[in-house]
Amino acid sequence: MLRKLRSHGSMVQRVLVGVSMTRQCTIAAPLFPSFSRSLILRPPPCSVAFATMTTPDHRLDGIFTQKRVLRSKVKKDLRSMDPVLRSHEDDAIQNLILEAPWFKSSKRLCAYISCSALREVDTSKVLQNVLQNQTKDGETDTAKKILYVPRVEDKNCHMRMLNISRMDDLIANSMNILEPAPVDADGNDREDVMLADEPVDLLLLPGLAFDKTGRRLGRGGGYYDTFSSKYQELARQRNWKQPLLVALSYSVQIIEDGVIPLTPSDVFIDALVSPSGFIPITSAAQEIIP
Ligand SMILES: Nc1nc2c(c(=O)[nH]1)N(C=O)[C@@H](CNc1ccc(C(=O)N[C@@H](CCC(=O)O)C(=O)O)cc1)CN2
Ligand SMILES: Nc1ncnc2c1ncn2[C@@H]1O[C@H](COP(=O)(O)OP(=O)(O)OP(=O)(O)O)[C@@H](O)[C@H]1O
Repeated sequence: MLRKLRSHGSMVQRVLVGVSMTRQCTIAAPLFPSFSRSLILRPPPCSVAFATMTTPDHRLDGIFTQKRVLRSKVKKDLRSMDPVLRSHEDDAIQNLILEAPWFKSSKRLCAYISCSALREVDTSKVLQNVLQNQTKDGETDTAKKILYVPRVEDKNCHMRMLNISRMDDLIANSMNILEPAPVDADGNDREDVMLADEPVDLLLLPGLAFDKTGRRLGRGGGYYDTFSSKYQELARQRNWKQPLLVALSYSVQIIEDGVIPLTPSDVFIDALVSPSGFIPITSAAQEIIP
């Protein structure tokens, strides 16, 4: 399998801190806006974007600009979505997940804690289902799932996935997203999925836009691409089965194939869950359909 490549030397970025009335958001943004034409990249057959070490800065700047434009459009579409429809879609997506054999059989998973202010597909029912049978001290029996959720560590794309056993383990961060403290109530370090002895089999991912070839547009922080890529590399090194990357998407977030701009660090998803059903993309996802 191809490894994700990134031309570190050609990437320049700065961090902007955006403050709104209700919450503070810290996002990374390109230093130099550019107007160059996009690169046309073919969708790859696996979860990693093809890239070259030689993508010139001016071309990357142009693609990042296109990503920003698309993010603004999708955010607008999400804001104008009828709340009743959104609630129906939240239920439909979560019910599909809860009934899916690939979810039922999952033993260890990473999932995001949805933020309604960001208009993300709700994960509360799914998380409740995962956590409901866990004992107070986090002990689990073989039928129960181990859950890891994101914690942003710095503004440089660094996010860890830490083990939690109760929703009470979460506190709101500066972006008003719930996340775990690094230590639990007893002062013990929470398990970081990158240091765990056993693999996760499933990643439930958020995002702003998706297509049916596996492209995913995130919020621009690079957190999920960086984490997914590192985890895939860890799984390769340990000869573990790769986790299934499944993104959750409202109908308005699925856009025409090939329109989402691609940059070298983008990681492709294996499947989508939308209100109309499970959409397998890679052979790994095809194989888990009964
Ligand atoms: N629920 C959830 N948790 C997550 C993520 C996510 O996308 N969703 N992340 C995934 O990376 C990481 C956090 N990254 C984030 C990046 C941007 C924003 C955010 O609020 N962005 C605003 C724009 C802010 C601005 O423009 O000033 C937005 O998208 O509207 C939030 C989280 C880790 N945890
Ligand atoms: N013009 C630019 N040149 C170089 N790097 C940039 C540029 N614009 C953004 N970046 C950085 O590239 C990284 C990935 O951005 P990208 O737009 O691919 O994120 P994303 O896929 O939306 O995010 P996530 O992985 O969190 O879902 C971020 O760290 C971002 O700061």
